[in-house]
Amino acid sequence: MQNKSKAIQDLYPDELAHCYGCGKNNPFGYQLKTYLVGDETIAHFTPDEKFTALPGSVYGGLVASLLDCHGTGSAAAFACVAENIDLENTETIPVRCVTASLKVDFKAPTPMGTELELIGKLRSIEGRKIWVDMTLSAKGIICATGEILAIKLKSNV
Ligand SMILES: CCCCCCCCCCCCCC(=O)SCCNC(=O)CCNC(=O)[C@H](O)C(C)(C)COP(=O)(O)OP(=O)(O)OC[C@H]1O[C@@H](n2cnc3c(N)ncnc32)[C@H](O)[C@@H]1OP(=O)(O)O
Repeated sequence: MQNKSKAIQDLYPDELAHCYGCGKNNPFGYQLKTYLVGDETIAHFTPDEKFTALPGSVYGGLVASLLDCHGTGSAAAFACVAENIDLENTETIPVRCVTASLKVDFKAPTPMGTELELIGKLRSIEGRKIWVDMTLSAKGIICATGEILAIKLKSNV
């Protein structure tokens, strides 16, 4: 595997790092971590039984929220690449994205207790708008796909 970046969410400034899904400063949340690997992004999460839909499968809200947070993290990573920001040699990034639109297609039941893998690919960047295509897989089977339009905040304050 190619070298991974630092986790994008660990590079958000402290005041923007409280998101329930991915904020490093939210001890109650999932603390999802998105890494840039080559020209893709990757994140992992293993759901436990509190996220049950039917016994043995994960409820769709968790799937959507993982895609949401991996999507904004991926958008920030791709924006940094486009702006020549070196993710390995910085403590914070001046890029923070929020979700304007998220589409999720549920392709197969998402199994409980199995490590889920999220992959993000840049579709396009147009000004502050960043589109990312994603998959969420378990043991190599795609359980959901996602498309996000993330908007780069005008400033981080
Ligand atoms: C959460 C917001 C607070 C921010 C601070 C906390 C940061 C940390 C938060 C951590 C969160 C973690 C992650 C989460 O969970 S984020 C939580 C869920 N997301 C939100 O709550 C975001 C709510 N929405 C907004 O705040 C604003 O609408 C944003 C910031 C998104 C844009 O408003 P802004 O005034 O900045 O820009 P603009 O209105 O000129 O739009 C810009 C361009 O985008 C286009 N466009 C917009 N929407 C759509 C759409 N649905 N489909 C297609 N296109 C859309 C628009 O036409 C325009 O295009 P163009 O005319 O330039 O071509």
